[in-house]
Amino acid sequence: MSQNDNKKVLIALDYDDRQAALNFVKQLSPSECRLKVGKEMFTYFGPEFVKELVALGFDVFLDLKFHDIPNTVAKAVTAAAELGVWMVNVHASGGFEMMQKAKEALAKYGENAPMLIAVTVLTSMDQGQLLRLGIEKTPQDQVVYLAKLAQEAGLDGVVCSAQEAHLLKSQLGDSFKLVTPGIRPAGSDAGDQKRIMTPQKAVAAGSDYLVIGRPITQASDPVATLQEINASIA
Ligand SMILES: O=c1ccn([C@@H]2O[C@H](COP(=O)(O)O)[C@@H](O)[C@H]2O)c(=O)[nH]1
Repeated sequence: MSQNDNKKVLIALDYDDRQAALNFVKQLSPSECRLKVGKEMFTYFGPEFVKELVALGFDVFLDLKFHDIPNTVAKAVTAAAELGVWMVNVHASGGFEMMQKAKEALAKYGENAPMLIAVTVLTSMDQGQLLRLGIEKTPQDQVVYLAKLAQEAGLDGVVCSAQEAHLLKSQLGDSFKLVTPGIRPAGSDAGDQKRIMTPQKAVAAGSDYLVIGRPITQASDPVATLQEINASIA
């Protein structure tokens, strides 16, 4: 399994058309990016699609954000490991025991275990949305709180916004991986994302991996856009 940290871009393949996604993927090289499969493509096209990407040589982040009782989540991350994915995630708000059991379930895969990370506060959420959930902390404080819980449970990192990256690196150390969606090259549409940052600023702030979907996949030339982003953060 590749651990090449110079390959920071994880492309969010959010397509409702399997062939369109594969046509795009076939123009890419596993040496220039990793791929993320989320709820939309997994629900349409299932584990076979994930296996196809793995067979093409790509590191695949299976972004299904498991959130359930510990036993169920432990079995779900085991199923992800069986697909050969590079990274899988759970929601930190599923709790300490859930995260710990998920990590324990992957131990039997040794060095072939996927990285296990936890979602803290979705990048589409701001202070107002947290308040509506009854959470009175700022997004930043809630992210730090959940990230510390995830680290204590033995996870490899978290999903957060790049806006929290500098603080998390200073409090949790460099080896705890930060995977940051909500990446928007200057001038691109934020869409539903609230806590955003440009690729260059995200890397400077300490993001290990940049999750980028629409700014690449909906660009007029997605391959050229990926190459421009890679050049900008090299
Ligand atoms: O907090 C989170 C967690 C996951 N995501 C996912 O990342 C991509 C972002 O896509 P864009 O098109 O670049 O907005 C998408 O698949 C989300 O499900 C996130 O955005 N925020």
